[in-house]
Amino acid sequence: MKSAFSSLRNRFLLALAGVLCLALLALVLVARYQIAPILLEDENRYASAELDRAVRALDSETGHLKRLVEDWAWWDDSYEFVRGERPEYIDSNLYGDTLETLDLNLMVYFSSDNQPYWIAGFNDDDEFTSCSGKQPPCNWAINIVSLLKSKIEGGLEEDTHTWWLTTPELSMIGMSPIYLHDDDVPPSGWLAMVRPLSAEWIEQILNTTGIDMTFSGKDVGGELMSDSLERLSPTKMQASRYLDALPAGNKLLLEATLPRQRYQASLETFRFALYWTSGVLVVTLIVVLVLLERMILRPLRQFARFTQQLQNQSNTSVTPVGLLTRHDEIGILAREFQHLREHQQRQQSLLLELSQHDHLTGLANRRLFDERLSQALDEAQWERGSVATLMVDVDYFKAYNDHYGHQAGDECLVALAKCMDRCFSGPDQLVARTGGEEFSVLLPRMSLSTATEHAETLRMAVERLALPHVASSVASSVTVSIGVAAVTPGLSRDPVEPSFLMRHADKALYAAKRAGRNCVQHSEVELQR
Ligand SMILES: Nc1nc2c(ncn2[C@@H]2O[C@H](COP(=O)(O)OP(=O)(O)OP(=O)(O)O)[C@@H](O)[C@H]2O)c(=O)[nH]1
Repeated sequence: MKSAFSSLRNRFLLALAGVLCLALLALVLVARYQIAPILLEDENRYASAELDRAVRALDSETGHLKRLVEDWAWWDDSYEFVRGERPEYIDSNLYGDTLETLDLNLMVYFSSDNQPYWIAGFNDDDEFTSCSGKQPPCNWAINIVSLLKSKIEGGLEEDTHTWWLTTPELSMIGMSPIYLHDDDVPPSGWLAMVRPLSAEWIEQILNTTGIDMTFSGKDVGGELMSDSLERLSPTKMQASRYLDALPAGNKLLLEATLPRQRYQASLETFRFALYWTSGVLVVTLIVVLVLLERMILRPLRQFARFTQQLQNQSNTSVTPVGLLTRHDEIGILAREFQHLREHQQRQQSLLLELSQHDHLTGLANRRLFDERLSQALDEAQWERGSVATLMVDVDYFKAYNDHYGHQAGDECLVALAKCMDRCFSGPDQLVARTGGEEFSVLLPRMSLSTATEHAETLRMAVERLALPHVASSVASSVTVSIGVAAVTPGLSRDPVEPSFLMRHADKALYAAKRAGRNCVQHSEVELQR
C-alpha cells in the first residue's frame, strides 16, 4: 500500500481523480441548488401563464353569455313583458328549443320589485317548464332563483354581471337589468340566464385552449385560495386555480394537467452538458497522465536506472544521451548530474594519485609499490618467472642534510629520483620512494644476476650525477648503496609474500652498507620446495 502511494504516477492519478470528483460534485451541486430551482421557477411561471390563458378562455365564454343576456334584456319586448304588457312573449320566445339553441338551462325574469316574474328552464328530470315565479311547477328552481334575488337585493354596481355557479350543477350565470331600447327610463327588472358547463362545452374549451382541464365546485368556506402546482410525475404536473363562484363560500376549481417538457428539455440539456463535461474531464485526465508518463516519469525512471547502474556496476556507465540533450528541467538535472560526476571523478583520481605517490619526488609511494609487487609475485607464480627488487639508500644523507641544509637535501632526493626513473623506465618496472632517503625498485620477470647488473648501472649513474657531498666519507659526490633480491615464486611450495622478498633486499642493502657503501650486494633467496 505504502509503495503504491510512493509512486509519483499513482499520487498524481489520485490527485487528479480527486480533482475530477470534486469538479463533478460541484457540477451536481450547481445543478441541484442553482439550476434546478431556476428551472422549477420557470415551470411555475409557465403553469401560471397556462392558467391565465385558460381563465382568458373562460372570460371569453362569460363574455359571450354577457352579450347574449344583454341582447335579450335590452329588447323592448322583454321590457314590456316584465311589466305585464306583452303576455304573448311567453309563447313566442320562451320554449324548450330556444333554451337548447342558446345552450341555457334556465332563464329567470325578475320584475322591478325584484320578485321572480317568470321562470323558464329544464328541471332535474330535464323537462322543460315555463311558469310564473310563484307557481309550483317551477319550485325546482327555487334555490337558484332566491340566490339570484339575494344578489340583486344586495346591490349590483354594474349593469351586467356574470358568475360561476357550483350547485346544483356547474354553470355560468349572466344577469342584466332589463332596459327599454331607446328611452332613457329606469330599468324594469332583471333577466338572468344560466348556462351549464356541459360535457360538450368543456370539450370545446379544451379544443380551443389545447389545455387538458377539469372543473369542479368546492365549498372553501370563503377562504382565500391561491394557485397551487403539484408535480405528478417527471412528465406531468397539475396546476390549480380557484375562481369566485356562487353560492357564497364556493369556488370553481380549475385543474389543468400540463406537460413538463420545458423542464425535461432543460434538464436533458443540462444532463447532456454534464455528461460531455465529465467525458472531457476524463479524457483530459487520461491525456495528462499519458503526457506525465512520457514527459516526466519515463525519463525519471531512466535516470533512476542509470544511477542504480552507477552504484551496482561500474563508474564507467555513460549518462544516457537522450537525457543530456533534453532542453527541459530533466535535461538540466541530467547535465548538472554529469558535471557533478565528472568533478567527482577528477577528485577521485586526484585522491588516488595522492594516495599512491610521493609528493616530493612524484615517485610511487610504499602503498603502490607493495600493491604492484604483490601483483608481480602473483603473475610470476603462474608464469614461473622471477621477480627482482632493489633497495637503494643514499649514503651519509644525514651528513648531507647537516652540511647543505634540508632544502638542498630535498633537491638531492628529487635529482636521484629522476635518475632512477630514467634508469628503470621499462614496462612494469616501478621506482618508489619507500622511506626518507630510501628507494625501492620493482623489476618483474628479471633474474637476480640481471637485476644486480641493473643495480650496478644505477649506482654508476648516480656517481655520474656528481652531486657534491663534501661530508661523505666514501666519495666527494653523492653515492648510493643498493641491495638486490630476486625470487621465482613458482618454485616455492607456498605463495611468496612481498615482505619476504623485501626482507632479503634489505638484508643485501645492509650488507652493502657494511661493505663500505657505494656498492651493490645481492641476497640469495632460499625457498621451501
Ligand atoms: N632533506 C631531507 N632529508 C630527509 C628526508 N627524509 C629523511 N631525511 C634525512 O635522511 C637522514 C637519514 O639519516 P640516517 O638514517 O642516519 O642515514 P645516513 O645518514 O644516510 O647514514 P647511512 O645510511 O648509514 O649512510 C636523516 O637525517 C633524515 O632527516 C627528506 O625528505 N628530506
